[in-house]
Amino acid sequence: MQATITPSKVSGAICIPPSKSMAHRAIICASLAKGRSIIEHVEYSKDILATMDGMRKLGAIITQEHDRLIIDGIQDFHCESDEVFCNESGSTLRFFIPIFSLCHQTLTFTGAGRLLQRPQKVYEDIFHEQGLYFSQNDKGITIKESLKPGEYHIKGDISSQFISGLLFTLPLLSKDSILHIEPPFESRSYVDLTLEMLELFGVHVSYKDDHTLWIPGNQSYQPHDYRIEGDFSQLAFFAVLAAISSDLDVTGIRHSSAQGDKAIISILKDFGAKIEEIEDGYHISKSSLHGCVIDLANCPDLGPILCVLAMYAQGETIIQNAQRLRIKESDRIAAMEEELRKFGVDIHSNEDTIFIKECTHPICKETLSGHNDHRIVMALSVALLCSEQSGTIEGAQAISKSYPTFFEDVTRIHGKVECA
Ligand SMILES: O=C(O)C1=C[C@@H](OP(=O)(O)O)[C@@H](O)[C@H](O)C1
Ligand SMILES: C=C(OP(=O)(O)O)C(=O)O
Repeated sequence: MQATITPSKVSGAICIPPSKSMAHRAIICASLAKGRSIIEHVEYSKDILATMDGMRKLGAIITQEHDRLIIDGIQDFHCESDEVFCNESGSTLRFFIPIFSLCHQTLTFTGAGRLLQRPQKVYEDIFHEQGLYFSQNDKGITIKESLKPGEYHIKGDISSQFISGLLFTLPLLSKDSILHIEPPFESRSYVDLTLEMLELFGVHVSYKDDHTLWIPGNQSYQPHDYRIEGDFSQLAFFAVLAAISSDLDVTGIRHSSAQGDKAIISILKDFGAKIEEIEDGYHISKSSLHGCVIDLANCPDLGPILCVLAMYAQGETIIQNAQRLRIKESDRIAAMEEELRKFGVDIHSNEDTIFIKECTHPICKETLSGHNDHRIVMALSVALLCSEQSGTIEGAQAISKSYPTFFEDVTRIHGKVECA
């Protein structure tokens, strides 16, 4: 799909979709609880469908009623198939590997796009240290046996998804476990989201200190009804659009949310944006913006849209601790460099830092590529809406990984988009 986007003055209110991160976690916890849970306000993005399909293979009965899921959790660990397809979802794959290990079956995890090229060595090392089978080839990752309770050492700067995957699983083992996280501990906020969800489903894990998690064994998940809160990672696209271009209300969030991407609000304020809290969201005004230094360690998914914010902010912006952007659905640093240069932006990077200067007359002269990455497509859409000339993004269908109705929502606030 191609999306042709014409610079537009957006207006009105946008209700942002439910959090993908919270939805993965709620569906997994509900599926692991013996009994019925009702999960409300679910968006059926491709990533969430992959998690639902996997949990069904594990024996959860998941009934879809509009945006609500009725989940009858599993009775015991058995996977009805020897292949578990995770599509392009890193969260699904990395949450599933330890959980599905409890089936004690030969299982192969397969995926699409760049999924199997993203790092999995953290699990490979753990399985091998425990003397368990773990093998990866072009087709997928195969495991055979169950993880054991005990002491785990895990690098903190590759992906927090490995930590979350272990946190879903270790409480179910027959003995206690301890997880030592080697600093720097990045994306910590996502681990906290996992702990929040575990607690709601009756599973207790605690920090012994800043880098050590204590996980009592012999626990069980309890059914729980839960409504998914709004997604700050998706809010970021509209919040940046409003601050650059024209006022918007962005609603549908929980002000007390623990999502790390809530940082978009303080980042925008640092750039000079005028933001007012309203009942379930923010009123964001078009503002005069200036460049800043941003630390991305705890909010990597904001990377692409912050590059766009930077091109519309006076002076220079420096985005630090961005190295994990290189191991997402695309190399998000290389992708943003390549695409923003088509607007005439002065952008360059080293391994973990991005430097971006204001672009005074952004005009996109070539077709843009979405790099098969939803966050790149959405960020480029905002860049075009705020620019001086229309442009086209190839591969715009990538949005369906996390936000299938993104272009409808842009149209609803009077953004001009034509999809073909
Ligand atoms: O746990 C999660 O829900 C996620 C964790 C983050 O990944 P890393 O921990 O790999 O940075 C984030 O980028 C991803 O989109 C979702
Ligand atoms: C990186 C992302 O997700 P995942 O790691 O789950 O594929 C994302 O949504 O930007």
